[in-house]
Amino acid sequence: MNADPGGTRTGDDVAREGTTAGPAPARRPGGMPVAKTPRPPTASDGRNRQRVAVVVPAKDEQERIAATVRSARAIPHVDLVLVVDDGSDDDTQHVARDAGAVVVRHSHNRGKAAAMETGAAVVAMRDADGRAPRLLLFIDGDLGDTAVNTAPLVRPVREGVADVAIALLPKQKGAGGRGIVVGAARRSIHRLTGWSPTQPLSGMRCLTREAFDAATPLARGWGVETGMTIDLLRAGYVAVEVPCDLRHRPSSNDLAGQLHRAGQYRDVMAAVGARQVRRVADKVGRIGRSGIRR
Ligand SMILES: O=c1ccn([C@@H]2O[C@H](COP(=O)(O)OP(=O)(O)O)[C@@H](O)[C@H]2O)c(=O)[nH]1
Ligand SMILES: O=C(O)[C@@H](COP(=O)(O)O)O[C@H]1O[C@H](CO)[C@@H](O)[C@H](O)[C@H]1O
Repeated sequence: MNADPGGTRTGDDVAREGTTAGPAPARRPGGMPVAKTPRPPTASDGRNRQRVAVVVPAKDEQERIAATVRSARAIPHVDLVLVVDDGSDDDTQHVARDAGAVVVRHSHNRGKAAAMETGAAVVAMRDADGRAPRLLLFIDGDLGDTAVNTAPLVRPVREGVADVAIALLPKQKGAGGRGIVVGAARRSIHRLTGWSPTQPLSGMRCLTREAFDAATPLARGWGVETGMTIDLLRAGYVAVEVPCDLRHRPSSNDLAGQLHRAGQYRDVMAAVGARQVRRVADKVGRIGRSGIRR
């Protein structure tokens, strides 16, 4: 297993690099990694015209979604902001539409991962024939005016340095976490891939369509980020963590915050458990196949 726990500078914005559980990623002469996703053909004038779709899974975000959508529309190369209203009880869908988003809605709440899958499917329907599929930039609905600060996630993916770029958030005022879920997710990712991400639960991530497809079906609910990182690295995709100056609504230490963390822990462990079982099954399958050949 290749363990390259990062530290490599891959550009001004890129802080830490995750590599694969298999062979080390290809590198350019300067030492920068090269994404596994093939580069899309450049336009006849040689310019990179690859577009980006922002996908926002949103449940009861009417207070912040308008600011988030307006801010996301200002990210360079973004030509589609899609809000997936995940069965909100409030007016999220109308507020988002009025702010300029394309909105689709789940008739009932299906969880963040399902909203992400719906969003990616709708973007695919709107990708133009004969043009490179849009990059997918997933962001949470509660970023408000800071959503535009996810822009640095686009560059490493658009330039072919990484297949997925994950936001590193600054410390959030009022956050009540003790690092329990974060630590469990980080250790699990490390065990299964050799990489130890700084913020394994960070939901703000830009990735290629190919990488997204390789990571589906997504792990359910709050396990989605942990499962996605494991699946991508094990399939040979390159991940980087990029500092982004974002503010979101952090969970505090109250009962709601602790219940949220309990749900996160449950979903992260379910995602990891499924991947551990898969790894064992793959190993057994490989041993079985080599036995038959002999
Ligand atoms: O069932 C759900 C729960 C949450 N979300 C959205 O997923 C994102 C992340 O949720 P939240 O901010 O509550 O979680 P955190 O990132 O603080 O753990 C937000 O845009 C939510 O509106 C969703 O689409 N469906
Ligand atoms: O709910 C929280 O406070 C933590 C999870 O709880 P722990 O800090 O692991 O006890 O998760 C949040 O904070 C992380 C950053 O530390 C973010 O990456 C997560 O998206 C956010 O849910």
